[in-house]
Amino acid sequence: MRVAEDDGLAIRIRGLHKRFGEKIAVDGIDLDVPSGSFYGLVGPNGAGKTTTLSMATGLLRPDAGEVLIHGVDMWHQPLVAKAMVGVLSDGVRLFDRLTGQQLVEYAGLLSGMDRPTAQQRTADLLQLLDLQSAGGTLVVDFSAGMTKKIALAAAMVHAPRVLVLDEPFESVDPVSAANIRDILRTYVDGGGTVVVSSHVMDLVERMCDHVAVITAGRVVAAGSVDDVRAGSTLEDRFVELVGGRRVGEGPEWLRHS
Ligand SMILES: Nc1ncnc2c1ncn2[C@@H]1O[C@H](COP(=O)(O)OP(=O)(O)OP(=O)(O)O)[C@@H](O)[C@H]1O
Repeated sequence: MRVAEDDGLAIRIRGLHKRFGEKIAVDGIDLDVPSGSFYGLVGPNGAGKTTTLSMATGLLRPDAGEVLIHGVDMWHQPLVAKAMVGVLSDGVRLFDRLTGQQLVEYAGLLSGMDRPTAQQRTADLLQLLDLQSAGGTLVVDFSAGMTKKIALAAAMVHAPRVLVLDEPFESVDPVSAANIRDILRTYVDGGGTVVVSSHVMDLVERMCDHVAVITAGRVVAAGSVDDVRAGSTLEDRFVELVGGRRVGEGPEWLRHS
């Protein structure tokens, strides 16, 4: 068991490793997420973002390394640590034969709250995310963007201290995305911590105060957004750090003129 002194960190990751067969997905990641920060995790496809976040939130067991949530070890006291975290994960299936309303209420009940509280919070979240009219629809019949929103509601219903959101804006329309940004900003202003992974640099630059750039399972830059972008745009800095831009015309058969 490990309960550290409050070091001002919502998430403290040290020496995280994960291998899938021959593939090293996460290769010794250290990360400090300050309490009350809006933290962006960026990296190219296959960089190890989802694997890192899955290990940080107790969904995937690391081969090595340590994750502390507000000082509580995720892998030694998972119930205590998980109670502090709300997770929107990429690719984990929801109980999609429930209606949207049932799904969120069920998430509330699972976290230990009484039914009237779960019902009230579900109604509040459905309204906040503009999902009231879809509350009675089975989640399996939701669009991709609606599914993201209902999963976000399920992640927030127990009012966690830390929200970890893997690609929360993927498939979400611009108005809903702006609403979600507002909700997350209010949550951070109220003392919560948000970690989001995203491929949209512009969004991360505008929304987040801290950012880490991950490539090939390692952190290549981390800190305040201003420090990481170092006077340039986050997108330019990202390309510089990660590389991989192809300059050329592509194969001849793709050219029509
Ligand atoms: N369950 C698994 N089995 C085998 N390989 C895996 C598994 N999960 C992830 N990987 C591999 O680990 C690497 C990191 O994957 P991960 O999904 O963490 O990247 P990512 O940064 O989230 O990528 P993306 O931006 O494309 O979602 C990739 O090479 C991926 O193919």
